[in-house]
Amino acid sequence: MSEPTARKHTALPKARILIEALPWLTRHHGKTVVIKFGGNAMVDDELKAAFAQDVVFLRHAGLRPVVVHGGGPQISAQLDRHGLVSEFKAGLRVTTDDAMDVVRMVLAGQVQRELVGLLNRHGPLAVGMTGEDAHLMSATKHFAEIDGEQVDIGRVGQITEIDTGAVQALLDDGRIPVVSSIARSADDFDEGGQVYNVNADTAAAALAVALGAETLVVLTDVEGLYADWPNSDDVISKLTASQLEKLLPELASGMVPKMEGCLYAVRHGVTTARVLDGRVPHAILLEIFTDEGIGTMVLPDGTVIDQQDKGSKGDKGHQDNQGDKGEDQ
Ligand SMILES: Nc1ncnc2c1ncn2[C@@H]1O[C@H](COP(=O)(O)OP(=O)(O)O)[C@@H](O)[C@H]1O
Ligand SMILES: CC(=O)N[C@@H](CCC(=O)OP(=O)(O)O)C(=O)O
Repeated sequence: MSEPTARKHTALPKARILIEALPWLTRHHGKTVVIKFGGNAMVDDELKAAFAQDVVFLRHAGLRPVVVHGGGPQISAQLDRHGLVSEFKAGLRVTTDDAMDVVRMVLAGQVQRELVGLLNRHGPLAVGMTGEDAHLMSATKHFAEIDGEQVDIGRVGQITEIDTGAVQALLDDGRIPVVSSIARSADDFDEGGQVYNVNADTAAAALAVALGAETLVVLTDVEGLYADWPNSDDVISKLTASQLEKLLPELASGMVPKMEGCLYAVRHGVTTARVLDGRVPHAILLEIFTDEGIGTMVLPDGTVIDQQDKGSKGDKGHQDNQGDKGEDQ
């Protein structure tokens, strides 16, 4: 007689986890979420497989996930094999014509293919594309600004236009678009039909805005935005657009395009931008479907926080940098 009772009790914690997800499922249902998977977060096969499970889970939970992937370390390794050096200026790769061929090959032919394969283990869901496909991303040449000077960094692009038609069609069809951050010049005659290397954080933010996404999630290889990097590992759990804008000049290396992208996103209609630790298995599910806020959340100015706000939980080691009470409703 005691057996059924014992079973009931052991099942309870699992049921609680599902029930905890209920308000978040309701809130995010039907919403578009753009997920940037950074090259540095793609550290091992188990994590990549867990990432794919999370994205497929989002899709089956009724969200509309779009993946934009990076691949900086993978490009650097391939350039090295070709005897080409990797040089970065203002956080962007100096991209010669020879390097551009390698960038395109690695992003579209290697990293994107691998992610599409992992997602499609779960069904015929993922479709890979680059910004070149169906005019998704048009760009013009980008010059890096260093000490007030415009510096030529080769075939690096700045997105000028996004045509979301193909991505929307895929989402409407229940697919998961997987996008490589390569763009083509808008005017083939003037610019010789160049393809450009676009930073993947910048591309993800621009796509999130163009799609009217609710959320931009950026997965990287740190816990979030550190308040005083590299001196301390206090993570800023949440901050407003204005607070982030003030911090931007102090940021370094890969965090610059990431946080600029988050700022651009929340200033142009995306409800929240989150930087998460891609080394934590299932970081996306934890962030989106549980009360356990992780990483850094950027909110638009002047929004109102409710009791469910994850950032306000003040996880150990996290620093609440929120001035006004904001929430992403
Ligand atoms: N304030 C900061 N907080 C966290 N990381 C920072 C900060 N400033 C610089 N970084 C660096 O930025 C890196 C993340 O950017 P990046 O290497 O481009 O990653 P990804 O491949 O995910 O785009 C971190 O590993 C860290 O070395
Ligand atoms: C212009 C520029 O820097 N492009 C990046 C594109 C890949 C990228 O952004 O990858 P992560 O997200 O892994 O850093 C590069 O060539 O490394």
